[in-house]
Amino acid sequence: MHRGNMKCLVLYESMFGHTEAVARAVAAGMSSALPGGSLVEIADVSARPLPRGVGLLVTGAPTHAFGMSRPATRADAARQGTVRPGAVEAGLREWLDGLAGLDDVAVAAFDTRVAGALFTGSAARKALRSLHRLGGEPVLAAEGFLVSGTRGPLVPGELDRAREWGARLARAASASSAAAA
Ligand SMILES: Cc1cc2nc3c(=O)[nH]c(=O)nc-3n(C[C@H](O)[C@H](O)[C@H](O)COP(=O)(O)O)c2cc1C
Repeated sequence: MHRGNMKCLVLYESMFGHTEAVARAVAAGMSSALPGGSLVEIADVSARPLPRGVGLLVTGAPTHAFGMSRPATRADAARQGTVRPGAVEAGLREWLDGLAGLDDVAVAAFDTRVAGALFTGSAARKALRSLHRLGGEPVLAAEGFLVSGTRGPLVPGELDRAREWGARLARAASASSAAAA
């Protein structure tokens, strides 16, 4: 496989906007570290099916009930505060369920979760498992970014950490494509 000039997609789900903010920081970090000619797109999980030609797919989602959201947990979020338009209707779990396969696609996943909780669970670990099962090749371990409560805000420093993670991810994906080329 060759991923010299990679087409990348950061696909996110977000109720209150924090996972979206992390997704934008991850995408910025990726853009800063990818070879020229690469393309980093960012899309909401409600937007569309997987576009053709994506070499690196990164998913981001809020952790709900220790894993990926379900319609009931998204409805619960909407009862707790103002959520983004369309957020209740579409989730990463359903988006992944609709995917046919991911052969020859590098994959990674991040989530947001609550800081300081004894046991948070991880939407990203579950998502990465699904991505792998679909044939994707994980580039890095699942990563979590912290919010200080259900409705946020993000813990200070997490957007910087997200940018760094995005850059690390891009370097790892480029290196694995170079090794495979
Ligand atoms: C119904 C519901 C269930 C949640 N369950 C968990 C959980 O199991 N573990 C956790 O760390 N955070 C949990 N949270 C907090 C979310 O992770 C937090 O709202 C999210 O990271 C905020 O990101 P967003 O603004 O992109 O939605 C839950 C939130 C809601 C609304």
